[in-house]
Amino acid sequence: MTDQDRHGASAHPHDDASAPRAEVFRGPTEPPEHAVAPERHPQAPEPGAWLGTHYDQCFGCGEQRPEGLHLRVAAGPGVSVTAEFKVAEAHQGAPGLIHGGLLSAAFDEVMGTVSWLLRVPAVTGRLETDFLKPVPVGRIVHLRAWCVGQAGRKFYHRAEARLDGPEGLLVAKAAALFVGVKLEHFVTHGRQEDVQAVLEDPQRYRSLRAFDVNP
Ligand SMILES: CCCCCCCC/C=C\CCCCCCCC(=O)SCCNC(=O)CCNC(=O)[C@H](O)C(C)(C)COP(=O)(O)OP(=O)(O)OC[C@H]1O[C@@H](n2cnc3c(N)ncnc32)[C@H](O)[C@@H]1OP(=O)(O)O
Repeated sequence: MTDQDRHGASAHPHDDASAPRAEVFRGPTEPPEHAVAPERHPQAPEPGAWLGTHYDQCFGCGEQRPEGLHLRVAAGPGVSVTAEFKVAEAHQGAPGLIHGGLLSAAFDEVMGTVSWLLRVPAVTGRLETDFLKPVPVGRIVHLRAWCVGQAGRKFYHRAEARLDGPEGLLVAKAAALFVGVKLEHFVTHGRQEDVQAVLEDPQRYRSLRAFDVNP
């Protein structure tokens, strides 16, 4: 498929397809040439350690969200994590199949958790998902996410989802750009009653300990 097929003939009116390109197009989730290998933080949890939920109200991993994904994430080798969740009734799109947006949410959560090994608070800037196979309700989705490069505040992540276990059928793949932020990002932008609740009881937000913050 050419760029023209992908975007339509009028998407790039000044683009002359026959002209030689000065440089190869690199999409936003592709690490640039100057990206460096990500560094696992020396105090990152050991491979195999459960990372636990980072916030009890989180849709991805929170224990207090009955309809949530309840992802259980473990540190992996290098800058990688693994996770699993069971596709529940509440996760349906088509009858008996997972909603695609929720699979993207699972990728968002698991790639977001990679930040805990880097010890840099980061938020999703861009998230891309390739849906390869339908995912039925009741099955276990096994996820793996890892960082492929860093360029300043930008972190380039990849992830894959397989059915029932790490060697199972590959059902989806994802790529993302995460952007490192200061903790003020959350304090400033979050609904104030929720931010206050966390500041008054930091046990509810475990990353406060991970990121060595004393609010
Ligand atoms: C309460 C007490 C304290 C609590 C403590 C909490 C610690 C928690 C730690 C971790 C929590 C993790 C939670 C996990 C949940 C899963 C992850 C999510 O779902 S996160 C939610 C979804 N994402 C957002 O809501 C982001 C919304 N967007 C933004 O806030 C901004 O756009 C942000 C921060 C992403 C960037 O804004 P800028 O002003 O800081 O920086 P600019 O200059 O715009 O971007 C920096 C670089 O990134 C590129 N960039 C940004 N967005 C891009 C995009 N969409 N595509 C391509 N490039 C992009 C830019 O081009 C720029 O690149 P160049 O430095 O110039 O090379």
